[in-house]
Amino acid sequence: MLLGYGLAALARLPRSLWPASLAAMSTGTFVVSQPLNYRGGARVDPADSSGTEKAFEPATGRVIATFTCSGEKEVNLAVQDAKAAFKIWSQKSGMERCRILLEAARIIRERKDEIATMETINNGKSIFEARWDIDTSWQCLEYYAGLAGSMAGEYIQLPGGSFGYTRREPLGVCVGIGAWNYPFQIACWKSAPALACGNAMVFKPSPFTPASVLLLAEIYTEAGVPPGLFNVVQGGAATGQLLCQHPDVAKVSFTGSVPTGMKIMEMAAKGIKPVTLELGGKSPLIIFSDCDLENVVKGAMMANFLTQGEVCCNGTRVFVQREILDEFTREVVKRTQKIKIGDPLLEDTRMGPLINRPHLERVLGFVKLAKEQGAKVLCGGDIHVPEDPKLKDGYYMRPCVLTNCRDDMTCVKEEIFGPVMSILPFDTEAEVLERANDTSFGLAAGVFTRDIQRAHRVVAKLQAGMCFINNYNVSPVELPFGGYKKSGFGRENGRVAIEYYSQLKTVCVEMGDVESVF
Ligand SMILES: NC(=O)c1ccc[n+]([C@@H]2O[C@H](COP(=O)([O-])OP(=O)(O)OC[C@H]3O[C@@H](n4cnc5c(N)ncnc54)[C@H](O)[C@@H]3O)[C@@H](O)[C@H]2O)c1
Ligand SMILES: O=CCc1c[nH]cn1
Repeated sequence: MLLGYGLAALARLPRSLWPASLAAMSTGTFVVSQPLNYRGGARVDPADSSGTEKAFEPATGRVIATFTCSGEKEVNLAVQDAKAAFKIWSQKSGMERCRILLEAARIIRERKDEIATMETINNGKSIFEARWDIDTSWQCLEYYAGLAGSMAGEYIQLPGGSFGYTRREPLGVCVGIGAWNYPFQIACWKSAPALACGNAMVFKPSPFTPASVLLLAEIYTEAGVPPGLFNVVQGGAATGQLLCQHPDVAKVSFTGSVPTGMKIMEMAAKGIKPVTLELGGKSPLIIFSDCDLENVVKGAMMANFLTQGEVCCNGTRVFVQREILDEFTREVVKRTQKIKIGDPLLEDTRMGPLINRPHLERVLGFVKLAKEQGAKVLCGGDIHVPEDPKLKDGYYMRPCVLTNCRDDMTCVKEEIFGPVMSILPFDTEAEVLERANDTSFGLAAGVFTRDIQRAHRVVAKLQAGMCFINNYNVSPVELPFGGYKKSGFGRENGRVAIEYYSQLKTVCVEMGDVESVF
């Protein structure tokens, strides 16, 4: 329920007919007035400060929150609260944790539109997409709730009636550090397996998107987790460092860029702490001439333009077999030009603004450099100014398709993290595989072909953690997600994530007498 209104019914009404309290969550009006830290089961003002940050509404360029970054005292308090809650939570049975996580999933489902609206206001992605993100969020909680009751060790028979067994135990206080592109979903993808395994969590969102994770914290409390089990501290690098270096933190799960990932790993190494690193990418999408062209064009758009291209696993190096290059390029440009850009809260908008002004300028800079290096802009790549005057200071650009690209160009080598697709022709399977793998990243890859043998042969040789055949950028929570090479290690989602939030204890039981050599 959102502020007492039946959301399912409300979502069917045009926003203009929503009650006044909900209209406050429309573009150009929403401000965050409550504290953005969460500790001991409630929103709190931080106990100290390591500076302040402003969060923006990318659609309008308006400030929606000015908040305090947490310093050492606040981080200590959050970790202490998490430690206390861990003592209670880790003693619960898997089935008890399952019931609470299922209840949290139910509340997220019920408040989906409110959460998606806040995500859209703070991140800029279209409301249509934000609702998908919230779906993969509650699904993640449901999935790990389902696993919580069946986490078990092994029984191993030994000689003479002796035996051993293993126990899968939680790690303790886990830290989650998130990126700004999927704020709510990232918090769920980290906290759901962590909590299912019996851990507590302190989560730090990106300072660009501080708001929506507070809804998750409140939902966990409402669902019945002990106070302090899931805490939120706000801030940037300095707060993140305090968390990573804290002696009572048992594990760090990080989503963000490769350079920050390296720093996280260094800090974790000093405390011998396990890390999960979900980092950036520059993924290849390989299109063979025997593909279904309609599906390929749809797949290439999904691989490049979701969330304004700000998606880690995007297939931005689009390798197209020469025979279909012209037809593919024509069709992809035609559809890219039709993408509706504008107010992300409108139901028919498919591309909102980028996250902030510096990032917009950075992405436009990549397009400029691509042109200087010889690429041809077939569409977009420039600022878009929506007609609605309230959007004039937003961070919009038109999605861009580049051709005449070469593998050595900056736009083909570096992660742009914006709506820029580079098309690269190829001739043979061996050639494209070598070129696709010629990168230090290894997050994702895709292949489109009707030849089933080729599809599996090619994905077996692709150096990427997440491969798609005849689709792209679908994220079922049942499937593990994570990178090869500099795109990171550890996995989120799927059964395997349990291994990254638990440790194995072996117990050896003697049923006879001790045989001693002394
Ligand atoms: N592989 C994935 O699942 C995945 C998902 C989303 C985003 N990403 C990647 O994230 C990047 C974009 O996100 P971003 O700009 O927020 O990344 P970023 O690395 O700048 O920041 C990520 C988080 O780390 C924090 N941080 C920054 N410096 C830190 C430090 N020294 N110590 C501790 N914490 C620190 C930030 O405050 C933020 O919360 C892209 O490279 C994208 O590919 C990866
Ligand atoms: O941005 C990359 C993909 C993703 C989505 N949620 C977490 N990771």
